[in-house]
Amino acid sequence: MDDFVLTIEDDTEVIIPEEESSDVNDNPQTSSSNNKKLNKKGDNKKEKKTKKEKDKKEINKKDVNTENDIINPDFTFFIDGINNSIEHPWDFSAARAGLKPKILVTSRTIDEIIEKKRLDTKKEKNAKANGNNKNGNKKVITKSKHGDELSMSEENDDNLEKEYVSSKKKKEIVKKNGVNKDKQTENEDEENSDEDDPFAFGGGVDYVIDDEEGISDSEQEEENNEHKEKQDANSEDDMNDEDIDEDDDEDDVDEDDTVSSETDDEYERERKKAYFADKSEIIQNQDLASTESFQTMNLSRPILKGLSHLGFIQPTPIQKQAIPIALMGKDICGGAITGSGKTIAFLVPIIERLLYRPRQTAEVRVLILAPTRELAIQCHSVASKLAAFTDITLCLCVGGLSLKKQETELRVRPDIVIATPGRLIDHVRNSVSFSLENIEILIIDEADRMLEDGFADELNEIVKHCPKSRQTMLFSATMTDNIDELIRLSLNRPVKLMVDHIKATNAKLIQEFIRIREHQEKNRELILLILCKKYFKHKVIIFFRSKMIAHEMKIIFGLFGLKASELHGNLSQEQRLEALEAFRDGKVDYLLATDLASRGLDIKGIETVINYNMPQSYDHYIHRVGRTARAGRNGRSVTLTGEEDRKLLKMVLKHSQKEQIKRRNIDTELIKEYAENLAGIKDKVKEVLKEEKEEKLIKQTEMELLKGQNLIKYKEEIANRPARTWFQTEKEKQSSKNLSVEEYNEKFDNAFTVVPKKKGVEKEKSKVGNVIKKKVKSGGVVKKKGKNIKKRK
Ligand SMILES: Nc1ncnc2c1ncn2[C@@H]1O[C@H](COP(=O)(O)OP(=O)(O)OP(=O)(O)O)[C@@H](O)[C@H]1O
Repeated sequence: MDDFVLTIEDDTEVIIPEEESSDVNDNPQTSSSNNKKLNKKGDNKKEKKTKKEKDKKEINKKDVNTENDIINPDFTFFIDGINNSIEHPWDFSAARAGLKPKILVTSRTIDEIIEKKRLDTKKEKNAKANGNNKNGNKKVITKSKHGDELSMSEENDDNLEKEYVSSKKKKEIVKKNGVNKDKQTENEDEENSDEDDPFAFGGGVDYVIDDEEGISDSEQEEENNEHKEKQDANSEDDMNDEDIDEDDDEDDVDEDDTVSSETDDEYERERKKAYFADKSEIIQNQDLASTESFQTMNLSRPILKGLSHLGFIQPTPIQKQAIPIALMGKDICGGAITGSGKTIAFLVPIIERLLYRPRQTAEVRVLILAPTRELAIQCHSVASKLAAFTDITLCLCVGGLSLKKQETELRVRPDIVIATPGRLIDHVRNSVSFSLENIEILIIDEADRMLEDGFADELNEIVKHCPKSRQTMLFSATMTDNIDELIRLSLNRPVKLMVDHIKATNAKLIQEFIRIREHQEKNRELILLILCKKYFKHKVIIFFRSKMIAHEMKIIFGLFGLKASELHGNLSQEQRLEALEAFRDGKVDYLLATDLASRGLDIKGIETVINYNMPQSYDHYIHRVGRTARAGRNGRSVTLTGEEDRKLLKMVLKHSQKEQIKRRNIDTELIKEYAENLAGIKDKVKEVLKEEKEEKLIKQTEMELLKGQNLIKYKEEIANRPARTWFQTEKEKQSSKNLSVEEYNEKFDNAFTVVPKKKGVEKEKSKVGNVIKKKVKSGGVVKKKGKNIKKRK
């Protein structure tokens, strides 16, 4: 009862001691509604309400003073509904527990290789630049930006060697024992500080300390006043038409790339009217409870307690709309801006309804699908916390985690399964006694992504196994209302809930753009380094188009003393979790990611999102920049915009408010200065890559050896295992994968080419996953619409 305080209206339940109350009223196992089938049409709600009213009358007679015994004196109200004291609403504990047993093969990590290279180079540089005296001592003078001497120290090569050894040891100890986080970060800070970093810009004998902090509006203003001359060269100001280009009349935003409902013709509007349920009618016909707070939403006590523990008091707009309608059992197509709480919007009604499930037989009744492992892990963690005071069981089924463990968990039929599509199908086909035939609620998170070609076949296969009578709910910040895309999910008169202006970005997000002219393309890396060294120093997520660039940039960052981790599909699941954890816990300042991390990830405190390249579509842009400015907080995105990105830029401007958009210029002098330093380390990057490759080779050989030994050791057991099956043949699997990759690349190539206004639209049935795709006839040229053609992540 510690953290749970009810409003006066709910005083009925306040005086009932926790154990008693949960036994008598709230514990679903003994509630009067026990043994009822999962209440699809919400009949139980009425019954429950009457009971609550009865209880309320009774309680008014009781002594109100008893409340004082229960109220937690430390409790605080969160006026905006957001409890910032909650560190992380989710964690990796379930995912960690599900990791496959580690095969012990010793090899150096990429971080160790980089660190060694960094210190080696430091040694070389010291030797060259300072002219070693007999003892190898050198003089290090630290200077402020304006040339004032700050400190002086002596250093020799032995110390550098020690530094490497001790930093390696420290990491080993941390790995083994786990160390006081603050202390460790402090040490790493020292290690990586620019003071003695040969790669620090302006390097050489005199090391310049960059005393500038992350950019804030007021700081920027001050700086602008002080350095008026520099303002033009390195500044942030409002964008104007010049940035988009006058000669772009032909380059009108392709209508099909924008929000479909904005461009619907009469026929399409009529179709939608017939397809979607009329929301106002549903709301009018139902006696909906007030949605001003969770307390007044007629939710069961264990859920209220779960919400309270997560620090949520007031529902967000999408929660206010979705929860009551979902509780009625209606199908939903829900869209609301990034970071607006869509996860809780579907989890609360699921858990509430599950409290009234029959308990004679355990069944998997709810399936939640997410497009990436990390998203499923996050959703599972939030769901576990929300359901912590209920008897509801959950299972996480994602690739990269132990299949065996998942099989064991599925055998007891958990109430909710949270999965990625591939692993789920594997279980449906190969795990004894697991099936989807009793699914009563299907949730598809990031539904527009899941409806794309990359997932088409898998999604069709899953939907085929779920009963038709289920309730289906789809959610995304870029939710589609295109009937041709939704139709294969066999929705039952879904209610369309588009809470915010469709495909809008958060109003608290400042969006900066840095124009990269054609001849400046080679400066992208430098500009990114300048941004990170001078302005954006903590909790920055940087998106790259490819894994390779992300990886190379991690090496460059490491050599420049910037603490970064990478997140993309080339890493093992353990490495992916470690990267996220390190970033979340502030052990590294930068997360270098591909679009794998662009959707749904909710990491508290991300201050800045940098797009190294403009993403491939406006939808991708929304999701990427949506990693910041979440849950009512401020945030900033910075996008490096090439000449070919004008079309997308125009779309961003169209969907944003003027005051959200800024232009940032980078001082050309600064670029020159950084260019020298970067040129100096290009060889080192190659060396690191080479060493990494060698390490990998050694590791691979060792693994092969171990595998061979195991094959001999467990020969019989392996031979007796039934072969796993897949719904596609190997050939089909490979060809749909190839097709996806081809189309993805094609999309990139075509994404920014100027296409004359479309003259007509014709539909055709695609061979890929039976998705209906549109082809646009434009002046005799047929352009394949790329909306659906993306690679599986
Ligand atoms: N009612 C609430 N009050 C306060 N904070 C909330 C509430 N609901 C959710 N949050 C917080 O808001 C943040 C964003 O929630 P969530 O991840 O569900 O957003 P989302 O809409 O799914 O975003 P995206 O579209 O990026 O996936 C989370 O940190 C969550 O803990």
